[in-house]
Amino acid sequence: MDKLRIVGGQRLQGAVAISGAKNAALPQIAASLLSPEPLELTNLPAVSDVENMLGVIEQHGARVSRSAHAVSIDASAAVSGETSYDTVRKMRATVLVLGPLLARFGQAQVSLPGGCAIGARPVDLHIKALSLLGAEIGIEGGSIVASAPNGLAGARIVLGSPSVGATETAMMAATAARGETEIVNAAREPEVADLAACLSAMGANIEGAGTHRILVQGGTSWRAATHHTIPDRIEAGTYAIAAAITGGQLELTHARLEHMASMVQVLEATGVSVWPGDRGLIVSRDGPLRSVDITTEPYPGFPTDLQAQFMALMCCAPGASLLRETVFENRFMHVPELMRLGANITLQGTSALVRGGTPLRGAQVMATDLRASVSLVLAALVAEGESVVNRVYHLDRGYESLDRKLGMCGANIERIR
Ligand SMILES: CC(=O)N[C@H]1[C@@H](OP(=O)(O)OP(=O)(O)OC[C@H]2O[C@@H](n3ccc(=O)[nH]c3=O)[C@H](O)[C@@H]2O)O[C@H](CO)[C@@H](O)[C@@H]1O
Ligand SMILES: C=C(OP(=O)(O)O)C(=O)O
Repeated sequence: MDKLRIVGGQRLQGAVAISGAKNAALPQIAASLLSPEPLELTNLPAVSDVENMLGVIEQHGARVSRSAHAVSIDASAAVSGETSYDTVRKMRATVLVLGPLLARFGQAQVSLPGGCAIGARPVDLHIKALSLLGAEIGIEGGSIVASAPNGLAGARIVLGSPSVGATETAMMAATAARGETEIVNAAREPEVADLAACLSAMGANIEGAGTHRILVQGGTSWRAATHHTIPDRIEAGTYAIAAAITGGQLELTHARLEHMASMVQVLEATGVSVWPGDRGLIVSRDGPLRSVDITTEPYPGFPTDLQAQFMALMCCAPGASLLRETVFENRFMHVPELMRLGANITLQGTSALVRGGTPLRGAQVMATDLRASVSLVLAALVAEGESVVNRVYHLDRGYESLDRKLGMCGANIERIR
């Protein structure tokens, strides 16, 4: 299993090319199963989650031609079949094939994803959305089994909470249903809007994606399409924090300010400067860090996918900061590992109180999920001496060439194979 060895203390300086967004790419790959016409996706990140998702659609009979950061998908000969436990277990986002398979083939069977290191993560809202569209749907032998022999029919779907995945499931299925679907209390994340842009390029008729209310006219006539995936706002936020934590300056090429408003506002409150450049965003800190409280929220609020990284930053800010996690019930697995590096953090239910400003010291650490792992890398960048971050496969799920990108900006980081 690969590890990262990091010697802290280097101020980062240079440019980092922000890759395409993992969380936009995954539903777009799933969406390719809706259409018999070819779909070309460009600006895909080279991360293992994307490779796994391509493997899933290949298992369903899609033909995939890969080139650097792009794929051509031909799902004309795709079949429904069963998406196995082994596949879903590795990556929860696999559940996103349920809607497209059901909508196109009138039946689908996908193993229940179950919980993971950050929470229980039920899929009841995905199931509810599909049953409102007319599917017969239930759980049999650990799998979601869905059928709609006469096709799906447009409906009004009110989501109890604005789930990103359930909004994407509902939107994809609705493109192939008869008539109009209204999704109320929809997630507003840029990745939802980018999925709508991809589906629209494929021939779908969707309005309102990126707002609370999405309207989908079904009965799509599919056509060949090309779609360029948006840049990864979470990767960009992570490198912004890398600049901030090391007191450096990074140019985040391709990063889009309009997707990052809440995190930029919070970073500015900590004493970090962020401004648009010709090629993206520039992030810099040369004064002291200030402690700031945050609460994670659905977009446009502060993203849960940056909470762990922000916690690493607050470990270095003198004073106390309170981090409230409201999206996932168990997303603090990085806390004991940050404490191994010398951080002073007290967990209080769904909040973490960080008392920052005391120096971190290098240690062996291990993480249980993607963002927890990268928070340890960030802390190690400023810890005195050497740290070793174990279980790098978590990082490889969602960060393209993290060690290379950080190394090019001056970090002392090495992958041990
Ligand atoms: C591949 C992908 O895009 N992953 C992102 C997506 O995950 P994902 O789509 O799984 O996140 P959701 O927005 O669905 O989940 C938000 C909350 O709703 C709950 N919930 C969700 C669905 C459901 O049927 N029932 C239910 O109770 C979840 O357990 C969680 O507590 O959005 C999350 C919230 O921004 C991010 O952290 C993930 O990185
Ligand atoms: C939680 C994440 O991903 P997933 O929903 O695929 O587990 C993430 O990207 O931080």
